[in-house]
Amino acid sequence: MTQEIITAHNSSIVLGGKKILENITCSISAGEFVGIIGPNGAGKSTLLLALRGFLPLAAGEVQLLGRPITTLSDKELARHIAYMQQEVNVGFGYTALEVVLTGRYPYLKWWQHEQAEDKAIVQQYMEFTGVEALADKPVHLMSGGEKQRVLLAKVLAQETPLIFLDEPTASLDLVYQEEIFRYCQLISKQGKTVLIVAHDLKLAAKFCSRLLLLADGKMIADGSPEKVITKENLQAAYGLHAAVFMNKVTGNLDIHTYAADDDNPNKDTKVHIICGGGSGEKIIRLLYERGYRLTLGVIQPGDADANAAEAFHLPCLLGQPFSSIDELSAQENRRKISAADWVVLSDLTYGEQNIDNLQAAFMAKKLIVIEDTPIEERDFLNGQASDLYTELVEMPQVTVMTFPRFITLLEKN
Ligand SMILES: Nc1ncnc2c1ncn2[C@@H]1O[C@H](COP(=O)(O)OP(=O)(O)OP(=O)(O)O)[C@@H](O)[C@H]1O
Repeated sequence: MTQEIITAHNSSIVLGGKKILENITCSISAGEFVGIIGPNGAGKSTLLLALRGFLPLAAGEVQLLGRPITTLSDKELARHIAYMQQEVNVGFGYTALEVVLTGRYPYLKWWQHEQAEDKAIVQQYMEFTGVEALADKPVHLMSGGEKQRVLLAKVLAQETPLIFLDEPTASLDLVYQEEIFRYCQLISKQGKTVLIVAHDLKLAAKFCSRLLLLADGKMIADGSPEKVITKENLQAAYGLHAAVFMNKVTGNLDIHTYAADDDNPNKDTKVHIICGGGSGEKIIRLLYERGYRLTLGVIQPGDADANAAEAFHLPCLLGQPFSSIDELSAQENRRKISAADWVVLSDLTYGEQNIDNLQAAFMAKKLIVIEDTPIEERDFLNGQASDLYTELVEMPQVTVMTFPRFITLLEKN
């Protein structure tokens, strides 16, 4: 059974007469790597401070290993929780080594100096964070990133079962940012509990085992990264328009953000996109971001356009791999085309497998044909596709345009 190590029950914090955290309840077990995410001013740092016992609660209780945190002495707390604040002012003239050595103080008696073992531990963490060469340099002369790595070494040298990090990667370059998340993941797998305040959602989703999403002092979501980082939660917390999807290349959660009209004037306009072979990706993205109600088809499974449809969670008619469009999909495609307010036919290449898409396009009430490449270069049916296409584009309901022209048209509307 996992051991509950730290819990907050209906906890509220009031600062300067204002409620900063409201009814926060969470229970964190040993070995979890928890990312605290949310927009600026959401209350992330305040939550970390509250869980460390640094702030008085207006309501509720925080417990460490079943004991009210207010009943533990400072030294006891320091042996359980190492805490790296967001902004730290290190005294003038202190060297990196001196600062990191203070991480060992919770283990020393008042008459003791650091032992050889303490120095070895300090050395180990200074090497890990890449500051061993800066050991004798005063911290006030360091860059923001160097200082942050010294402070991180200090926190790690405390060797506590819980580690709280408030934006430890804020001034760090890409390599150290990822290194720190990777390291925290490793030590959490070895049983330590790590809480990290983070702004980089992709890094947090990649490495944390659990995320707490705060907004306006309230807990919006708590759970696995897949459960917490959703289109709806990002909208609720950040007021952000985003598509959240599993990136098939990296295997990680990915977030595509875009600007959009909150009122979404296009939400009732149904558009069906006939595409395939990657010819539809940019059309799908463009129309998705503008809030149209999209359907797609018929596309081969595994096709780039099918992946785009999956990423944006769009209904997509899939045919059979390496086969002509089957009867059922063909009928369903026609139904979707007839139901759509307008249809877009992408700059498709035609062969036996998808020629039915071109035939189905005749059913559209209003059809926009995207043509960036002449049909003759996209016809792998010895002229059959070209003949059909020429007949189609002469129909009164059809408008032919290049993709750049299509963008201009959408921007005007
Ligand atoms: N001592 C204080 N007195 C009054 N208000 C405070 C105090 N400390 C923080 N606040 C307010 O509490 C809110 C939450 O602050 P907090 O630092 O916890 O947010 P955060 O989510 O960590 O933000 P950021 O991402 O910008 O670091 C903010 O509106 C902040 O101004």
